[in-house]
Amino acid sequence: MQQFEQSMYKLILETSTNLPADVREAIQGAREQEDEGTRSALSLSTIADNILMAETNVSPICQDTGMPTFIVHCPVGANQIVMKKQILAAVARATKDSKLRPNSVDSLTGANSGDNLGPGTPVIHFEQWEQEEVEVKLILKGGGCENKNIQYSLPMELEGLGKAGRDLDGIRKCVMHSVYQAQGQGCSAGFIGVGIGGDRTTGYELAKHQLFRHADDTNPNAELRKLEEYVMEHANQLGIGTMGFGGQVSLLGCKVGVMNRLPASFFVSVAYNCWAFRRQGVLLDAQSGEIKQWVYRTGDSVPKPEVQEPVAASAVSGEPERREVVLQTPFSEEQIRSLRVGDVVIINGMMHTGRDALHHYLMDHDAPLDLNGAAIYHCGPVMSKDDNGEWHVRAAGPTTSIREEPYQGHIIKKFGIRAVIGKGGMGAKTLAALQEHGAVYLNAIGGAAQYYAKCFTKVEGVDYMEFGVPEAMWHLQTEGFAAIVTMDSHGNSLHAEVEKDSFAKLSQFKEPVFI
Ligand SMILES: O=C(O)C[C@H](O)C(=O)O
Ligand code: SF4
Repeated sequence: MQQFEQSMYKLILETSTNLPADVREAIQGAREQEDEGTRSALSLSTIADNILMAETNVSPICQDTGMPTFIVHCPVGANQIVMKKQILAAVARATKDSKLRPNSVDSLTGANSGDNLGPGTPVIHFEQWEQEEVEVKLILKGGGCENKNIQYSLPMELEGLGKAGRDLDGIRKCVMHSVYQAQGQGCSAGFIGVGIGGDRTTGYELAKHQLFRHADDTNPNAELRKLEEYVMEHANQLGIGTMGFGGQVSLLGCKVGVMNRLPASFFVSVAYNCWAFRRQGVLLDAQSGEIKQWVYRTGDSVPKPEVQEPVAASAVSGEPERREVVLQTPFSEEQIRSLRVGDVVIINGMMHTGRDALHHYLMDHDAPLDLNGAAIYHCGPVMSKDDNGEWHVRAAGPTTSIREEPYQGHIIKKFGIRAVIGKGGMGAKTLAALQEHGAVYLNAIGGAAQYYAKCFTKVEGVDYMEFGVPEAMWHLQTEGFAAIVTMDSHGNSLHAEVEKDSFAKLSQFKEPVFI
């Protein structure tokens, strides 16, 4: 197995930087369904551009490496102890090379291990099989979409859908609800893996395993096939769209598996995966560890899609005319109050990153610099340092903003912040603070980490490195950073609107279908 470690390194690199063909085709299919010029269509164009950039730059598609999860099938006699050591070594090397973000955090102290190794990370499952080769599959499933996983215990009452019983129709309701509750926060349009049965642990495991199925396969179980088809057709009528901007496509794939359960329990577990559905696998020679074959068609095997100018200003039926506003930081209250939901803002100047640790810290500490009129970017980037000690941004898409809801309003007012940039939107408390203080929430395209990294022309400095790379406060010179106003200073929130509309649509699926 001399080549096993190198093969694992290649697998990690491919998974992190080159989205497989079936996923690309699903995204391309969504682009064809969205009306040209809408927010969702433009966002999908940015996503397509980002996928190509990641492939060309051999850099992470999304900055969030997620929880690297390896599933290994090996013949009897294969040395699992050696394989595990080599997988860990390959993970550490890929992290050092900025192909993975350091993502393993001590749950009690918050300390980042720096190399993606630590108790419970990465996840490695071994299973023996009767074939001669070794197969290793890897999924990099990000934290934002992981937070949107959901487990139902039947029978139960579901908001909008009424009673869900212990039958196929009850399962149908759970799956429809799972797409609704994710809204745009898991970087829709997503893929879902559904596990019916098992216990709380194995139900989720079964759900995650469904994500390893090929996007274009057909379920051998006729009942489940019917359910998958139903969900694909109807979940896309919820109108959530790309990033929760509203649109025709909210779901890119649905795979359902079933296992036995206990008489007393009936779980339906849903694993939600963002569009940045990074999973790949290799078949290896069991003697040398050399790669013989990729498990999923590689991304470069599909024709390159046409990429439109992502923020092209255009009037679209159903959406008010889009304004494009170029702004230089720091922003004035007047500039910000003139913005309305739907405007596209192009930012130049200094931007500061800040996410969970920083927001918590700033509640009762001073900021290291003047934030009056500033733009705060909810982002945990992938960074690298060159031989001269200079930092560079390698991947830098937004993180889910709602986690900062308990802090954001206070911090906006305390420091005079005028723009908060993130994804998925924020709640009523932040909306009130935007209105009171004169600030705005800008939604960037989740997962478009290469697209945004290109906008950061220089790293001016960093504070709080002790929080770890993703949580530190990076000060970044910015050029041409485009995002959409989804919450303005006049009390309008696109997120609240889409949630309300999609809830009304969800309620239309209340009547039994599978009886
Ligand atoms: O941790 C991140 O960078 C992003 C996360 O995956 C998210 O979707 O919020
Ligand atoms: S930021 Fe979005 S695309 Fe990236 S891992 Fe999180 S949910 Fe996925």
